[in-house]
Amino acid sequence: MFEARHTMDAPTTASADNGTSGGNGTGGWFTPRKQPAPASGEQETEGSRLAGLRPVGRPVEGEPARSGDLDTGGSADTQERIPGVDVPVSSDTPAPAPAPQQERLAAPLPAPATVTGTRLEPARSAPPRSPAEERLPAQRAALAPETSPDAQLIRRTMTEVGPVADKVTSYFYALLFVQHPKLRSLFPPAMDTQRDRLLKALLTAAEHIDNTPVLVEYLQNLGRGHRKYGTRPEHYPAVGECLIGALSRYAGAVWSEETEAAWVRAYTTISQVMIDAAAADELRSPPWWMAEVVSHELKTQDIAVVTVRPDQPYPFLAGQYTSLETPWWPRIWRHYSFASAPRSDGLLSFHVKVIPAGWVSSALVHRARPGDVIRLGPPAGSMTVDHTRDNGLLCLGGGTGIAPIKAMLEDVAEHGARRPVEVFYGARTDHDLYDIDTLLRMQQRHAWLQVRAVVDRHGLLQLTDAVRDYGPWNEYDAYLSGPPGMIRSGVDTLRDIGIPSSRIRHDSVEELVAAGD
Ligand SMILES: NC(=O)C1=CN([C@@H]2O[C@H](COP(=O)(O)OP(=O)(O)OC[C@H]3O[C@@H](n4cnc5c(N)ncnc54)[C@H](O)[C@@H]3O)[C@@H](O)[C@H]2O)C=CC1
Repeated sequence: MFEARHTMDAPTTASADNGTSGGNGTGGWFTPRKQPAPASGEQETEGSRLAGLRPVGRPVEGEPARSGDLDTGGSADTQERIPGVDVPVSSDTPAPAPAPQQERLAAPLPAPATVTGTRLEPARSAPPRSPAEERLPAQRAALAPETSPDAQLIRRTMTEVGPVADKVTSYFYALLFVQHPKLRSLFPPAMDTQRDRLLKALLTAAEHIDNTPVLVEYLQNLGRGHRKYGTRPEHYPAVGECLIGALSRYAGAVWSEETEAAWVRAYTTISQVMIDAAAADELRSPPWWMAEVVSHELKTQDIAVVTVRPDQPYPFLAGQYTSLETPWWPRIWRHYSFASAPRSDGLLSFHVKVIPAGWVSSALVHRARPGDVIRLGPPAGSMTVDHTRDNGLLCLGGGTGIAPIKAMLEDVAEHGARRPVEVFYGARTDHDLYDIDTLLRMQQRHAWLQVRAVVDRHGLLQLTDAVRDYGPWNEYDAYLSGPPGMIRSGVDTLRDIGIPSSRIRHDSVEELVAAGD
């Protein structure tokens, strides 16, 4: 083990960097690579410089970890419950039940590889990974020849820590909250199901450090989305030092000065993109919106359509989603898609299905009433209609995943397009086709729209088979929305029948997987 050589400068979007802040002339912690570009006349965004810090928590060279050192022993419960990024609680709040299956967790960090909605998750066709492996981004044994030296070092680290991913995660958060207790309040109270989301996102980003366009889009989204948690530029050094502290401890066999420098550069880039995006967003959007429930309609025993009125204009595109926090579970954020295209009255609708142990979904379906006020994060997602094209749209909606498809249909209708749109709406039973009447009414009004309901029989999932029975689809753009398993098998089917990946869009599978599959 060796001492960290890289000091950390505060992130900044305002002050010019003179190239000295990294200590080695090549850029250290948070050395901005580029100047932010505030519009002329705009106020500079706040950014402060922190004193140099070094990664914390690692044993001194030659010394084993002392008993007083942080050692989570693989169980977060040996520490104070480590807060996550989105789910919440104060220490005196009873720990909530296990995270709901399939409730769309507000994962601030979908994988870059899927963030555009047009890419497939890289490890999808690989054999199933162990739960421990699943927690960190996929590792690749063979490095592509074009991989940069930094990316190679980063991936070597990832390979090393993969088998002890849980320990890295616990240790990272233990470091963060012990060394920086003020940050605890930014995280959810119960971290047992989501504690690795921040770390996982950072590692995923680092692993894709060579894939600049995808990474930048992903990180910008991430930076904007973190405004609602109260994240400030000055918080980033703490996270960076704990990241290095945790990695250096558990990747000791491959850790070197070069490795550390590579992580420093990667994290500097990652954090700066996030900070810049948040600063730019600050100039045009609030960190969150308050929204009053104006109607609540139970469609089935466990599905409700909830309509809200935001306190200020909420710009979004049909097909996108938002994060949502209820008054009953403060700091627990979940994702829901907008179920309608933008409306002239500014109202927003969501389709919410209760899922087992789903705190937010249960509250929204069984407790929410007109007059209640919820909080919304910014819109996200690229599953939107490209109106510059006129080819057909093939839409697969599974269960409440039909919500954004309905919004897109309204969007197409509003644009007066004459492009063919074919919808396959999958459900477990007839009863679960809760929105079929709405879709059939739309079909009656629009000759370009064809809606097919696909109900599973004998427990067999038949949505993708049904798609194969029709077609040809090779001239269509495809959109998928539903449970992660449906996205995966749907993407496989669509590629199989000739639709290139670049024309297949869906929300991040990583994000959906975080909610349980
Ligand atoms: N509420 C919302 O705004 C949105 C929800 N979602 C997601 O949609 C899901 C909806 O859940 P439920 O309604 O309970 O759906 P579900 O689990 O009952 O599945 C609905 C249908 O999707 C298809 N399907 C499911 N798994 C499949 C697989 N492995 N292969 C092929 N087809 C499959 C089948 O046709 C099935 O009947 C949740 O995971 C939710 O996160 C996605 C986008 C928006």
